[in-house]
Amino acid sequence: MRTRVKFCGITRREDALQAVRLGADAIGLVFYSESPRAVSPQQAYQIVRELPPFVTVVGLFVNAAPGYLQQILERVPIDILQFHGEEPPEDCSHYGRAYIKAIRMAEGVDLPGLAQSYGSASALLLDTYQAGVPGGTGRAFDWGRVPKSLSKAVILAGGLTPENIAQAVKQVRPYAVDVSGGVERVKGVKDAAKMAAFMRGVDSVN
Ligand SMILES: O=C(O)c1ccccc1N[C@@H]1O[C@H](COP(=O)(O)O)[C@@H](O)[C@H]1O
Repeated sequence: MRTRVKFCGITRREDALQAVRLGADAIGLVFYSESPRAVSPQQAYQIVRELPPFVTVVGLFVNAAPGYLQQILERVPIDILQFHGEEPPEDCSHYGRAYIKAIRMAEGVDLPGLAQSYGSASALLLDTYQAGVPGGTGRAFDWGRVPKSLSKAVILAGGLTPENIAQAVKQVRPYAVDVSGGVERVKGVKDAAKMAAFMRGVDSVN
């Protein structure tokens, strides 16, 4: 099966359109005010309005208040929620939407147990652990720690770049990969050449 690609941290409509032209499966919008990639609901709407079909729009949240998250859902056409904080399973499924749960790969993390606990998740997104940082670290973790089989689809994230993506896909064989910092020119602004090189890296393994 082909490895799906999500470009996350999109803050400009032209970057979303470039992702689509390159054949990305999903784009991610960050609704977390402390991120340099955060977008407002208005900005998010402008980015995704009239995107062609069959491109999944993912909304990323970190311990968001339910009222705030609900407001976003009313204003922005989001297909899947991505929870990057300490949200328990019942909070993730509260919205009646498909969701991805991000797991930070701290020492001793119990992936089979988490796959059970987050049984209602569409996938687990595995990201690098860095104390005090919920995600978007730009750092990779040891891919050898990803189990060969898990009861949930795996989305590999954390420090992926055009340079390491082929090796990552070869080694982990994830359902999908998710990249933000590795394809940026500056924080929040994607680099079209890096995005294209990233896609080529994935395709070289598929
Ligand atoms: O991108 C952010 O600023 C961010 C903030 C808070 C939580 C998650 C965030 N990003 C997500 O982290 C992973 C890995 O990002 P990177 O490729 O290492 O930069 C990815 O899912 C981002 O969308």
